Amino acid sequence: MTHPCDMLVFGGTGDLALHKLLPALYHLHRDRLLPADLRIVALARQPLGRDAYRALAERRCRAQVARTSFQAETWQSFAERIDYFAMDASQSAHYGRLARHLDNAGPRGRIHYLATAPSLFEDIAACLANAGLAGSDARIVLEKPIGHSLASALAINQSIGQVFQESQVFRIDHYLGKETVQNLMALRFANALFEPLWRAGHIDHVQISACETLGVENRGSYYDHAGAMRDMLQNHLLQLLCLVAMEAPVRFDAEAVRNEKVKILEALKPIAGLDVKDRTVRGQYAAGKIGGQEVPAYYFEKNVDNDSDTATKVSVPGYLEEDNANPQSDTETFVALRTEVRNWRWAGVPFYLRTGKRLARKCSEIIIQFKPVPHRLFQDGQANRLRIRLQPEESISLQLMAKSPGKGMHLAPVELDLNLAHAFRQKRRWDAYERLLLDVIEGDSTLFMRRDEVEAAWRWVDPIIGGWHAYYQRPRPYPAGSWGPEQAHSLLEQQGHAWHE
Ligand SMILES: NC(=O)C1=CN([C@@H]2O[C@H](COP(=O)(O)OP(=O)(O)OC[C@H]3O[C@@H](n4cnc5c(N)ncnc54)[C@H](OP(=O)(O)O)[C@@H]3O)[C@@H](O)[C@H]2O)C=CC1
Ligand SMILES: O=C1O[C@H](COP(=O)(O)O)[C@@H](O)[C@H](O)[C@H]1O
Repeated sequence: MTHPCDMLVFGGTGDLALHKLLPALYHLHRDRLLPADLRIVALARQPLGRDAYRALAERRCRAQVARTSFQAETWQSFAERIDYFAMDASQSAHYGRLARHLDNAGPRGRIHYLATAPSLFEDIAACLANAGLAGSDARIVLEKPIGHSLASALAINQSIGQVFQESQVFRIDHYLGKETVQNLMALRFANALFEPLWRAGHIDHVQISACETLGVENRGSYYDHAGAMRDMLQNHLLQLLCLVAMEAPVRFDAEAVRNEKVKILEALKPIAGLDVKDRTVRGQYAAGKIGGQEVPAYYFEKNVDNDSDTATKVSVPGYLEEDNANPQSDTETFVALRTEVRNWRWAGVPFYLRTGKRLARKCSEIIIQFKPVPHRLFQDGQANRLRIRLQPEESISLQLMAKSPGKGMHLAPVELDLNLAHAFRQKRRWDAYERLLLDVIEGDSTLFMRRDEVEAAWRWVDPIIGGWHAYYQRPRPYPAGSWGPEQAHSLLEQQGHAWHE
């Protein structure tokens, strides 16, 4: 940005803004990475004054930021940047007031961060244009999911495209901001070792999992219209799949990287009609007991009695019994599926994707399962496996076979471990939003989704959702704290595989 700049956070009182964006901005401010003149203007309908909003933001940031990182003095200087403006973002009449509120002598760059439901995106873009807030020095950040189907994504992209050039649009997928996800590109494209092996001839199958212990929390009204497919798989999991499967880009820049990702999305084997019965599993969590450490503190305050044992196991309600739930809902909170990338490199290799809420453990990881040795010399032996773990800890490990000490020739698997937190322990691990917000400020869209990528992802996802409507209406119940419906295991067992848990 060439001028002093405002970051307008639409949806400023929402979960995303308070839980992720403000803590990330706080860290960037603390590390002196924000432009000195950057103002943050939170917007929502709730009638709050600036001080009340600052107090709310402080409360939420204190809860979110590590105790050692939160310093009252730093917060004070950060809070100076924060302003709040109450408005209904769907009402064009309110934008004149907003423009007057923002007006400062001289030109200012604007970053419009739409942390709202996607149904507001088109109205907001049009209103910004009418109010003169969408000039060439403006950028717009769109949160995923972009729409809820191909048609709605096309409409959103079209409307946004009428106001902003593609280079001004940042479609965010926070998984791309995670260090290990970028490390996947480093692993593949900065090490000669893997390239000859990274193909159908050597890889048996790939698993990509994003398992959460959290339930729907207070996001029921959004989630019930989205479900796991639109909330996680259409964006985060497909982005991970692209990074595993794509060819090396000719340069590490926005266009080259995104060109390669689109080719993968276009090569995904379609799942449509009755295929959904064989190649997908939908689930919905029922009541159960879940390990405690990933469940947020407020959840314990609300739900846990004084029994010390409940510090590690809590009873949680099923999706249909959550506060304000629709008791008839057939929204899936779990999805697992099998697909293939139909190209020269990957033909015939199954890619298994899985995501769900209220599962046994929080764990996001990619498993590259290599084929066994071509001729078996030893009794015991397992094929090599590369595990790229995004959460809870960031690590990359390669399982190799080694001789177990002592008599005879007995083999045992050993892990060749690259613990990233340990390897770079002098460096603080950035949250994904810190990296991505800084990229927006600096105008680098390499880690953001291009319009055609989002559309290609919906083009593949829509027929699955269509198939569910026709043939697979009710998701299968699974107890909270489990690994999802039994059928998710059969999906792999049919092919002689098993989820890595
Ligand atoms: N929460 C998360 O961790 C993540 C969320 N996302 C995406 O971010 C978006 C927002 O999610 P989240 O923060 O959870 O949602 P919330 O429901 O918590 O927040 C929505 C925000 O939008 C505001 N809002 C709603 N309608 C209007 C309106 N007409 N005018 C102005 N403000 C409005 C609400 O405030 P008010 O009602 O006062 O107007 C509130 O601040 C969603 O698209 C979600 O998919 C993406 C990744 C992670
Ligand atoms: O985008 C989303 O992601 C979170 C999970 O993110 P993670 O970084 O904790 O893996 C998920 O809980 C939420 O439903 C979804 O909207």
